[in-house]
Amino acid sequence: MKTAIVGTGYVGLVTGTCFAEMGLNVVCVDIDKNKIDKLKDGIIPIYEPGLEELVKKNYSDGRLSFTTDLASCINDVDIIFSAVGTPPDEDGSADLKYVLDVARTIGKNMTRYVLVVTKSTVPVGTAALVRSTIQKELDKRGLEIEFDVASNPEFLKEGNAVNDFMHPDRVVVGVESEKAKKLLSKLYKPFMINNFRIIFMDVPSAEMTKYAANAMLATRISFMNNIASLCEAVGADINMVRAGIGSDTRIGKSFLYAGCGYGGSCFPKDVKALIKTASEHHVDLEILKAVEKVNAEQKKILFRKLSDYYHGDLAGKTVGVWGLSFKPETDDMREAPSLVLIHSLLQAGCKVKAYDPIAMNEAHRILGNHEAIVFTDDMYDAVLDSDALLLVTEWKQFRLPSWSVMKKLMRTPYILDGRNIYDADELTQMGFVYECIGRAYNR
Ligand SMILES: NC(=O)C1=CN([C@@H]2O[C@H](COP(=O)(O)OP(=O)(O)OC[C@H]3O[C@@H](n4cnc5c(N)ncnc54)[C@H](O)[C@@H]3O)[C@@H](O)[C@H]2O)C=CC1
Ligand SMILES: O=C(O)[C@H]1O[C@H](OP(=O)(O)OP(=O)(O)OC[C@H]2O[C@@H](n3ccc(=O)[nH]c3=O)[C@H](O)[C@@H]2O)[C@H](O)[C@@H](O)[C@@H]1O
Repeated sequence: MKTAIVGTGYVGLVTGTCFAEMGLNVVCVDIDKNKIDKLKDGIIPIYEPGLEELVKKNYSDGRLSFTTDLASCINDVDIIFSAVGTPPDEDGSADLKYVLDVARTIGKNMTRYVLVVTKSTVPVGTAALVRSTIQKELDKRGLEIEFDVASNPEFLKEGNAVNDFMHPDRVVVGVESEKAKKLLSKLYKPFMINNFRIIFMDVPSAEMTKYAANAMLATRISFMNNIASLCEAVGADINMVRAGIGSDTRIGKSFLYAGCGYGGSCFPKDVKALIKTASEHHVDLEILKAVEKVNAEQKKILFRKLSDYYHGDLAGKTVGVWGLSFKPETDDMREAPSLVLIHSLLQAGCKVKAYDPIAMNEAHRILGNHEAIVFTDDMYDAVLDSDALLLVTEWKQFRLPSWSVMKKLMRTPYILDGRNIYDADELTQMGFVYECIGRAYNR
C-alpha cells in the first residue's frame, strides 16, 4: 500500500517516517521547498529524539521519499493523509486555509479512487468541507470519481513523538464507508504487534475526540495549578496532594503536575478553537474559559513570586533562567511560559541570562537581540552573579546541578523552581532560599 502525507511538519514527518518504518511506501509532501531539500540532504528541520536516524534509514532504504509536488503523486497512492497546520485565526477558530488548499489540489488532479484522511486537528464539520471542496473541483472537471474522506486525529506528544506513534494508547478513526474502514485497518495492521486498539467511529465524533482530549488534559493542568495556589495559602503541599489523588485509578497519575503554566502549539490553540466552535453553536464552555484564564495567570506566577521576594524592586537585578522551550526534549518555543516571563523581566529592568540545552537558537530568533538578554553557552554561566535562578523547563540536565558550585556563583542564593523538581529541604539546609509552585514555605 502506498501513502502520501501532505504537510511535512511535526506530525507529517513523524507519521510518514513511522509508517515507512513499519514497511509502507510513503511520500512526504510539503510546499516548503527549503524543508524538502533539507530532508533530502538528511537534515531534519525539528528536534525530536530518535527521529533523525529513522528518517535517514527509511529514506536510504527507499521506503520514504520527499517532494513538493502533490499533484504528481496523487494518483500513485491509495491514501492521502493531510497533516498541514491549522493555526489559530484572529478570532481563535482553527484556520482551515491549508487543509482546504490540499483538498482543492486533490480535486483538481485525481483520476482514480483515493481515501483522503485528515490528521490535522480540525473542528467538527471539516471532513464534510474537505469532501465538498474535492467534489466541487471534480464537478468543474465534469468527472465522476469515487473518493472517501476520513478523520484520524493524532495524539503524539512532542519530545516523545516516535514512541507515542509506534505505541499509541489507541488510534481514533472516523469513517463514512466500509471501504475506508478496510483500507485504514489494513494500513494500521503492522502496528497491531504493539497491541493497540483502533477505535472506529463516525467522523464528527473523531474530530471532536481530538479537541476533547486536549481540552481535558489542559483542564487537569489548570485544575492542579489552581489547587496549588490554594495549597500555598493553606499550608499544604501540591506534590503530596498529587500523589494522594493520582493513586486513585479513577483519576490517574498523569498530567497532574503543577507548574508555571502549559504552553506549546496545541493546548492553547485547541482550547481556544473549541471555545469558539461552542460559541458558534450557542454553547458556553465555561470550564474551558476558566482553564485558559488560570493558565494565563499561571504563566505570570514566577515573575510575581520574584517580584514579591524583592518587594517589587527588580530594576538592575540579574536573573538566570533555565529552560526556554515549552517543555523538555523539544526546541519548540510556541506559547512557551519562558516568553511571558522574560518579557516581564525585561520590562521590570532586569538583566536576563538564559540557557536551554536545545532551544537557544529558536529562543534567540523569537526574542531577538536585546541588550538586557544574554544567551549563555553553559547552564552555570547563566547563574553567575545572579540575584535569582528561575527554573522554567525541567530538562534532565537541570535536575542535579552542583549546588555547592551554584552557591559560589550566585550573588543571592535564591532558587525559584517553576516545575517543582528540587528538594526543598536539601536546598534550605545548604543555605538557599527555595520557592516552588504549590507548597507553603518560610523565608
Ligand atoms: N505538533 C504536535 O505535536 C501535534 C500537532 N497536531 C496537529 O497536527 C497539525 C499539524 O501540526 P504540526 O505538524 O505541528 O504543523 P507544522 O506547522 O509543523 O507543519 C505544517 C506543514 O504543512 C505544510 N503545508 C502547508 N500547506 C501545505 C500544502 N498546501 N501542501 C503541502 N504542505 C503544506 C507547511 O509548510 C508545514 O511544513 C495541526 O493541526 C496540529 O494541531 C496534532 C498532534 C500533535
Ligand atoms: O495535539 C497536540 O499537538 C498534542 O498536544 C499535547 O502534546 P504537547 O503539546 O506536545 O505536550 P504535552 O506533553 O502535552 O505538554 C503540554 C504543556 O503542558 C505542560 N504540562 C504537562 C503535564 C503536566 O502535568 N503539567 C504541565 O504543566 C507542559 O509543561 C507543556 O507546557 C498532548 O499531550 C498530545 O496528546 C497532543 O497530541
